[in-house]
Amino acid sequence: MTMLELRNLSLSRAGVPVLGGIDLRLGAGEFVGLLGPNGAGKTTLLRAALGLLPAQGHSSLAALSARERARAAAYMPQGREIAWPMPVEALVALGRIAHPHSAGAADRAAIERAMTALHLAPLRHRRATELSGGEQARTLIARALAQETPLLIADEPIAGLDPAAQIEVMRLFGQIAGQGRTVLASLHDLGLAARHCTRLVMLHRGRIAADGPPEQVLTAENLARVFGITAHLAQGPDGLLFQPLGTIGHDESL
Ligand SMILES: Nc1ncnc2c1ncn2[C@@H]1O[C@H](COP(=O)(O)OP(=O)(O)OP(=O)(O)O)[C@@H](O)[C@H]1O
Repeated sequence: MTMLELRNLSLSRAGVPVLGGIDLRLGAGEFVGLLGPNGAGKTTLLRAALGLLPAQGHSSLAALSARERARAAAYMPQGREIAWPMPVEALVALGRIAHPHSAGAADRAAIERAMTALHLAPLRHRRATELSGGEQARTLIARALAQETPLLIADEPIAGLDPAAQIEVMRLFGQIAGQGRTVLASLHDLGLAARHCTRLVMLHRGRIAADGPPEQVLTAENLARVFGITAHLAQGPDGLLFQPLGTIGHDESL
């Protein structure tokens, strides 16, 4: 079952090509890590896929009405600003807004499941604006989870989380994929991506440079060409192990 299909998606900003000819098909049960250096186009790709940025080409999500899209995909944006001083519980409940009976028993259960998964129960009555950065991030992940959509799109969801919370969120996304749903998350932590994602998509200057299982994408050659780094790569008991070692000069001809 296809959860997201992008065909020849291209986009320019201020006259400069930012995405070029993106073809991507995500199936059920995949936890896809979207990788790439700063400015590679990760946020642009996620927003164009959601129809939040006009682009050329086709996105199966952008073609839906706003309501259909909110039932098909949840989105955790990169920006973490929380504008209203509402209680954590009320903010998580906003994830249910596209559901027809957004204050019913099923909605309450979904909100509780999401809050439990992100360990937010002790914070439920706190004002979201008064939380730490990591607590706010967990609240926004919970809001997206509460939407209980087949597809979850998250832009750098683990940035700013402590190591335990990072591992827990990656495990949670893996479990969601294990239930037959799909997660697409942009990530800068290549080690956690290698360990937890079922598939990696590496962007380089707005194009897909590599797409496949972690060991096929995180190769010494791709890491040098796209990220300008050397790394130690090894097969561990639970998947690929990655440790960055150093930087190498970017060769524009590569
Ligand atoms: N509003 C805009 N106007 C012009 N250029 C933009 C605009 N937004 C983004 N860009 C450019 O598009 C390119 C891709 O940006 P994008 O935010 O998608 O990268 P990213 O891979 O998410 O980076 P990061 O890892 O730093 O978050 C960058 O070169 C950026 O400067």
